[in-house]
Amino acid sequence: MAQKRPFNEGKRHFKKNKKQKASQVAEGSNEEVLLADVRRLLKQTTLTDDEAKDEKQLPEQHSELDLDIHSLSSTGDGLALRDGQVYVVPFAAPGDTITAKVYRHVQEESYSLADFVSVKKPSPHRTETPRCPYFTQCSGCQFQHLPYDYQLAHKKSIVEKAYINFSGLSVDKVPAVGDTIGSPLQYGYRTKLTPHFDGPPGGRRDKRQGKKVTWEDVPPIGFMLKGTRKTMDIEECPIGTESVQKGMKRERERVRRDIDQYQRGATLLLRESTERIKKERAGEVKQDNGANVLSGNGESAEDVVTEDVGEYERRKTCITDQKATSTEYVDDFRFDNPAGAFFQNNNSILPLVTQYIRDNILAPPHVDTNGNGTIKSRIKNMIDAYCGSGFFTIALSQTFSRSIGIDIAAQSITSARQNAMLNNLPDDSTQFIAADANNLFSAIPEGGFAPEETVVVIDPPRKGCDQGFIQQLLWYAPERICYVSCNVHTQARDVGWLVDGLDMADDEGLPLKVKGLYEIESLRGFDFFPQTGHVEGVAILRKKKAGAEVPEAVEQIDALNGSASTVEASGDGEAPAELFR
Ligand SMILES: C[S@@+](CC[C@H](N)C(=O)[O-])C[C@H]1O[C@@H](n2cnc3c(N)ncnc32)[C@H](O)[C@@H]1O
Repeated sequence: MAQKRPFNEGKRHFKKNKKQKASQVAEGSNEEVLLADVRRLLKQTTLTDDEAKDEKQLPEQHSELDLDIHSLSSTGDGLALRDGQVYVVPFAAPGDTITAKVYRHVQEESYSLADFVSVKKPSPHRTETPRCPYFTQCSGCQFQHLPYDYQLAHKKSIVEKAYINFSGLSVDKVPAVGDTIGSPLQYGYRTKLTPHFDGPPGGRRDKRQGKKVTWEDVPPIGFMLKGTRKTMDIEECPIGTESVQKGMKRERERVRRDIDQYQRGATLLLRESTERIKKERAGEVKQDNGANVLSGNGESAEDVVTEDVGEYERRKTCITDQKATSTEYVDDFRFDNPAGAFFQNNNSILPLVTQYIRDNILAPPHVDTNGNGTIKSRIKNMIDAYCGSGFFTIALSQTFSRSIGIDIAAQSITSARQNAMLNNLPDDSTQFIAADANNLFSAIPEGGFAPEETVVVIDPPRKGCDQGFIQQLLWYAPERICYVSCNVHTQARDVGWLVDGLDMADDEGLPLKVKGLYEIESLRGFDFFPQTGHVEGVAILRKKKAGAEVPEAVEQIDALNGSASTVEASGDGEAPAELFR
């Protein structure tokens, strides 16, 4: 059971910026999330006041020590508490006794970072045999030693802790978090991987001197060695789909062969692409060598992975050119994208996500109190903020009469429009606009999107939404909001604002208080990335009912004299002009 790992010599992550104080960490960053868990665990320390005052005797850097693992952090690391100091060690399980090698003390926050060395006494939870030979070295996966049910339960606790630590909401405003929805595939699910290799050590200097870069050897091609900035050589990655794994093998061989053509390090793209062919046509579209006629990518037969899905055969290949078009099918919808552009990475779970949203996005039907029968939801429209190439707009289009997708990336909007056409969605029902989400509501065409008939879907990048966007959303006041997020910590912060309001600055830098309008109907995680510490959060919010349904006012506080002036909110979604220039 004991697994030895080499000592890392590369530079460490978590290297503190000289100007950055301990308390100044990016919102929703790994470091901030870890810190919240460390502080929580430290509260359980039983040090006496005298002991706490004493200078702590911490183990020397690079020394080994044995630790009893107490719990897992939301960053996927094991946490141990010893002599008033928390030790953070990857690849551990609660209940393990492990040997770890300390490499950094963060004294001001009473925690230390350590490498995993070996298991001394295994936890009863440690029941799985990792499928990857690089597990405990590669930074990609954290949980291959833990059973899947345990991973899902842990991810539920990540969502719970995110709302406790980052939403700022009182417990009565946060509903019980639902069980995490698991991924149908727990290995072989990732449709995109991006292994990389570093340039030769003298490469930059050689280049400046106009010399051709010389490679003494082929560099390691793979992913980051855990806790360092060094790349480790990885021959295969079992979380990649079969076609991506084949592509990885091919690309590694190609780079090894052509290494002298590279002047520096590079990131390789491995993106699965699927062709769906009616079974009765499947025989026609193979060339003599087995290559696909439809894609024109010229793959050989052994590069193609075929799957039998109902009346179709699906042929999966791996694309390595960023600009080539990759195709994915989700439910019965087809999505084409430039292979290097964003698209969700785990196709197996996407139909569960879209179905969950379809089932929950509309207000549940209710019986009217006059006994006139069941009243259906009055919602007709969807606005998909941060829509990318139109995944949610298109996959949910049949639930709404009109949908509009908005994204800052013009290229994604071009793809979204093409995808709408590919899926036969008429222009008058499905539109896409290239705009910053911060100007979202001024970009919406006049008429037809009454807030009480509209839901807004939000799926922002990891950093979450800007305050300006949340302010606009509160002004617009849609009936319901579905917030999908790859970072439940920034999601919790943003949802906290939607519920309790936020204090921000207006255009002139004066303090502006915007009132919250929503209550959380449901919260749960989806396991987009099995074996890793990541969880995707889906929060459904509804507008508070009578009395608190619309914001009565937004208070604009005059910072100079401390008196508050109020700007009336119309409540019909129209923001006062002076706040939205
Ligand atoms: C996590 S992706 C979601 C994409 C899409 N919902 C999907 O599932 O494929 C986040 C998207 O937000 C977009 N984005 C980032 N900042 C934005 C902004 N300020 N306004 C509008 N879109 C933005 C990015 O271009 C990206 O497409």
